[in-house]
Amino acid sequence: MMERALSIRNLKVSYKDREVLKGIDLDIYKNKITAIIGPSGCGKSTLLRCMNRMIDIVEGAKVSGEVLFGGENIYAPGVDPVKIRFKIGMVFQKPNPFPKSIFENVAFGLKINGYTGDIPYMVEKSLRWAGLWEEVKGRLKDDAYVLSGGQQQRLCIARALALEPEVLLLDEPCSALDPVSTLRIEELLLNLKERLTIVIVTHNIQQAARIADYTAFLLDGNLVEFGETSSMFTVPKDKRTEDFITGRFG
Ligand SMILES: Nc1ncnc2c1ncn2[C@@H]1O[C@H](COP(=O)(O)OP(=O)(O)OP(=O)(O)O)[C@@H](O)[C@H]1O
Repeated sequence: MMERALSIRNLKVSYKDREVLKGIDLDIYKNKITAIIGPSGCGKSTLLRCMNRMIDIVEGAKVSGEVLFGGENIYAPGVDPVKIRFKIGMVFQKPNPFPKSIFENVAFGLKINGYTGDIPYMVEKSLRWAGLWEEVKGRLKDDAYVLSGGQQQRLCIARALALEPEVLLLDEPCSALDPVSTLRIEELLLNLKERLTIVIVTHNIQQAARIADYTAFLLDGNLVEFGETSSMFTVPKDKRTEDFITGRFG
C-alpha cells in the first residue's frame, strides 16, 4: 500500500456560523503531487490551510476533525503549530518575499529556528532545489524585490525548502505568473516530488492534468471525487466532476 503523508478525517471548517468544509476525508500520498481543484469559493484554500494549521491565524475559523501527520493528529492538544509549519511548508498565490536580500530570505527560517549548521550551504542547496541558483548566485546580497515575479515565487519555494519540510503546500502559486514562469514552476515541482510531498491548489485544470498524480475535486465544501488524475480526467466517476473538467461550470 502506498504511504500517506497526511490523512484528513471528517474535517469540518466554519467561518462564524457558515460551514465551508463539510466533513472531508482525504489521503495525501507521499512523494506525489496532489492537486485540489474546484470552482471559486468551494473551500480549496481553506482545506489547504488546515493541512499545516495556517487556518489557526484566520479569525473566526472553527475546525473539527483530524489531520494525521506521521500518525499524529496535528490538532491534538499540545501540538505546536509553529513546529508543524516547519515540517509542512506553504507557498502563497502572490510571491511574498521579505524585504531583505535574496540570501537572507532563504536563511531567515533557519536563523529563527536556531539552526547551528552551515547556513550558506543550506541557502545554496535550497536555491538549487528551487531552480534559482544559477540566476542569483552572483547577487545574493541584492534585494529580493529586484527579481521577476517568477523568480520571486521560486525564492519563496527556496525559503520553504530551506527548512527541509516533508510536505509543501502551494496555493495557486502560478496565478500571478506568465506562462513561461508557470512552466518553470511546474517543472520544478515535478523534480521536487522525489524529495517531498506536494499539494497544490489550482484553478487551472490543465495545470492539474500536467503535473498532478492525484486530483481532489471539491464542490461547495464537499469532496466530490478523488483519484488518479489520469483516470479522473478521462473517465470521471461523477457527473459533476465531468461537468467541471470539461468547463461546463466554474
Ligand atoms: N476569513 C474568512 N471569513 C469568512 N469567510 C471566509 C473566509 N475565508 C474564506 N471564506 C469563505 O469560505 C468559502 C471558501 O473559501 P476558500 O477561500 O477556501 O475557497 P476557494 O475554493 O479557495 O476559493 P477561490 O478559488 O476563489 O480562492 C468562501 O465562500 C469564502 O467566501
